[in-house]
Amino acid sequence: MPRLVLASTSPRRKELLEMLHIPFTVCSPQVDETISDSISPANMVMELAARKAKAVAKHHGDSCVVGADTIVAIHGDMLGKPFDKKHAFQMLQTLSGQTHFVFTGVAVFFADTIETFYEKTEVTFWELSEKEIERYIATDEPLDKAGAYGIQGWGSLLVKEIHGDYFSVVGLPIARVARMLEKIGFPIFQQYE
Ligand SMILES: Cc1cn([C@H]2C[C@H](O)[C@@H](COP(=O)(O)OP(=O)(O)OP(=O)(O)O)O2)c(=O)[nH]c1=O
Repeated sequence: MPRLVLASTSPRRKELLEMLHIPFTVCSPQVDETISDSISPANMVMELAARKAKAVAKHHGDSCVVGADTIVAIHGDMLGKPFDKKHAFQMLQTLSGQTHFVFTGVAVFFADTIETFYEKTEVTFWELSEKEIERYIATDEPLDKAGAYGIQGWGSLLVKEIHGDYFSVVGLPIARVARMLEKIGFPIFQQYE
């Protein structure tokens, strides 16, 4: 069986991939994330996931490499990670009381071919006061996360409704990743038999 490599610096993605209960290594992807503004959110996350997987595959030729990218889309805007606390405040004000979409793209590079897919999850926030936003930012949770929140942490208190894959919001739609790995020859489900 080929080796599995996660092309990511995200501790959340590592924790989620551990849910497969198969061994893997982690490698940081060095990529230029510059991308056209006019691309759709779905194509953007798949393209960036593919860049990450390919960058790591260059050094791990015989392995199967998984890359991912997550972005928040609201009213035609795309929110990545905030630059600083002021930017995080603006993002959380935009999300307050509104419904947005979290797109996560996944790319699996194996045997010189790349397969990509994306998952779209709908998330609705409670109305947030300025004080609540300030308190949340003071936790330091928002800075390394798309849309300036983490649904798996204190950010769970901001969320009124979610439709779709929770794990995709956290950074990796693990059930679909498992199915894709099965498809390309990694036995994931037979370990339960
Ligand atoms: C919306 C949301 C995002 N996030 C995180 C997932 C991703 O780690 C991050 C989005 O940034 P990404 O650029 O997708 O990923 P990353 O830079 O953290 O890691 P890498 O590129 O090395 O794989 O936001 C959460 O942890 N919880 C959430 O609720």
